Amino acid sequence: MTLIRSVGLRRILDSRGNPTVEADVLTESGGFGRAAAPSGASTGEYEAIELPPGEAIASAREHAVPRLVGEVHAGNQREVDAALHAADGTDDFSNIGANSAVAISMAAAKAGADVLGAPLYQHLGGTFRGDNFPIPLGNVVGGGEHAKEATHIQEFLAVPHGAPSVSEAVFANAAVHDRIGELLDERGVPAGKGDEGAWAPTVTDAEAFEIVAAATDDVAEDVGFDVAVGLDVAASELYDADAGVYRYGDVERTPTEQVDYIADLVDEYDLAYVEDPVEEDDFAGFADLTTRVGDRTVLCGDDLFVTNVERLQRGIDEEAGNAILVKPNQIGTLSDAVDAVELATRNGLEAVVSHRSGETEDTTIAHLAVATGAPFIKTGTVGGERTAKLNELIRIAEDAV
Ligand SMILES: C=C(OP(=O)(O)O)C(=O)O
Ligand SMILES: [Mg+2]
Repeated sequence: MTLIRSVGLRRILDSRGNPTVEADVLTESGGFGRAAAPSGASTGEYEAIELPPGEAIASAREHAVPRLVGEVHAGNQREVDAALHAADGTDDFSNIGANSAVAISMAAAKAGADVLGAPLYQHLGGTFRGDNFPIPLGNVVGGGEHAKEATHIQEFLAVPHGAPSVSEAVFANAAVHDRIGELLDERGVPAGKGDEGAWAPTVTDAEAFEIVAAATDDVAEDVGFDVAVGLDVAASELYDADAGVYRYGDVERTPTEQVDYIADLVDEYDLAYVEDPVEEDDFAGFADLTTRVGDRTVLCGDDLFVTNVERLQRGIDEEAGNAILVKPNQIGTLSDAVDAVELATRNGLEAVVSHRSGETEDTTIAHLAVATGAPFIKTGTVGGERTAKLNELIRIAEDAV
């Protein structure tokens, strides 16, 4: 019996040391699930609303918990998520907070799986996954909103798309991270780490390309499979809307120059993946880039789509991008996140299930990526809150969860 008996909410720490919402869901038959909301730094304008955790918890206790306890079944995710929407009553979770909503939604899914004695990915629909696994995109050098004095481009990613197994892919990304540490050391460049554990050196974007390309080549030679380079430009953070230009420090690029710049980078560095190459309102620029390089790279909308099926449908209609980043907390529930993956897949776009820069030890996204057959997962390379997901993927691939 998966009828919800209780929902507990508390504030816990995230990886930046900020408070976030954790939810415990208990069912009538003793099924238990616990999950925590992540938190972004380079958040999109159109994301569901994250409230201060104390406020989100108080509001969810008042409005959502009475609609869940004794009323809905943790094993019926659509029912749980419909109750969260009804309790909130807005279209962006600004009443109970997307942080409370997503923590409860994910905790309920885990409680539903617990009652069945099944791993979460199976409960979420992954029993027919076959031998496919998501390729982990590993953030190895970063800056932007995640590390202020480092690169302008937010994330340089290792893309081990030739890896024969998820485990070899995960270790290849860690090896790239390690090799970059050596290369920075050889150049005498001191480097701390950004919010996601990527190196955050004070180098130019051009130097970062050189270093990341050298490291991925070295590792590819060692491991014997292809390891390419990808980017999350997070272009909305570089865009000065008043002036209508992208600012890379002192260098300005007009929207047209930005598209040319990214198209050139795709060819120069054989980029396998580019996220948010233009700012979040520029569907036309995204479409232009898709026409120019969409046949040879993954062009993924994060701030553009915010895991929202209406924005994704516009992208599909305008042929803007060929992939969507899927962050459950951007939209507030697992059902909404799965809807986004399904709409994308039906229309030939690829799904990239993703962490946030502020994370916890929660591993739900590893299960979601496997359950939905997503071809990619973006969840960092090193650091406990990142390796929690990567190690869970290794266990899932081995049927060891
Ligand atoms: C993971 C990202 O960063 P944040 O969580 O800060 O939005 C991203 O932009 O893809
Ligand atoms: Mg992004």
